[in-house]
Amino acid sequence: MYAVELDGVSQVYVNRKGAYVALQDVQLAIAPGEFVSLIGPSGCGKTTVLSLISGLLTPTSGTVRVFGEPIQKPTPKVGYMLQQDYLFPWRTIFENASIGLELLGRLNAASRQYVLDLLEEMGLGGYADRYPHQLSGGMRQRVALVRTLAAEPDILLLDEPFSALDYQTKLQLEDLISATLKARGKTAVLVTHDITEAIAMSDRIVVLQPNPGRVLTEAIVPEAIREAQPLHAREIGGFHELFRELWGRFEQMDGKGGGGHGPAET
Ligand SMILES: Nc1ncnc2c1ncn2[C@@H]1O[C@H](COP(=O)(O)OP(=O)(O)OP(=O)(O)O)[C@@H](O)[C@H]1O
Repeated sequence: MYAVELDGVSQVYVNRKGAYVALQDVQLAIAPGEFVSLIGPSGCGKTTVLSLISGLLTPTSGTVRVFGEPIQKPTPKVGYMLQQDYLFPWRTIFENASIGLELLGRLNAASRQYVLDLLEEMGLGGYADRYPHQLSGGMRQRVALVRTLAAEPDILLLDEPFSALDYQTKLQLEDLISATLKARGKTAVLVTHDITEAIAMSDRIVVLQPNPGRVLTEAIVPEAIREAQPLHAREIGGFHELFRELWGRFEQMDGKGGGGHGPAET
């Protein structure tokens, strides 16, 4: 059984200016424990795919399944991590990290301890009683990761979670997230504009093309790269070849007029 399955999925957005086909007949299957990155030019539908998997959006046609079940609304089985950390400034780090459990009515002695353990694991052990403004951007994003992991989702959706961070912090967080998800056998879907990040973190890369959003091609990341920590993966043979291959796909799309946003945005 697949962790995530998009079966003939199309998504049409309708607004005052008419209808825009953001995704057309997308077929995608992700195995449990697999780390898949979605890349492609701006507007090709990457975030729409995540919204569909999360249950925030219902497809215009086709089916989205999570562990075999059609998904109709958000479920704790699927966690979502965004570019912004969205921490509440008036809540402590512990209170921010545990808010999901609180809302689900699952905050008890055991889950509190789990959140404290996760904070410790993310190097935030001494910060539980601090407030978000006392933390750096990278630390805040680690709190967001704890908040997402606290509800013990099986699938993590990561929508450009590193793009607001400085380069060094981004590399460190890539390593931390990769190790954390691998150790727990989580399934992950990462949306990124950074091809090197996609190669360093993923088992498989799916390239989407715009107008309308479709799967253009897929690439399996060589085993040696997959087994390395993202930081070191960049030095392994095959990395640059795969980068060039994927970059070539982007150039091809540019040549065909891809890379633009659809009419819905204007
Ligand atoms: N709610 C909406 N209403 C109308 N059009 C939308 C809506 N959401 C997205 N779109 C359009 O659908 C297309 C796909 O959007 P989406 O955000 O999924 O793309 P993306 O690949 O994630 O883009 P980016 O890389 O710029 O974040 C775009 O043309 C966008 O303008």
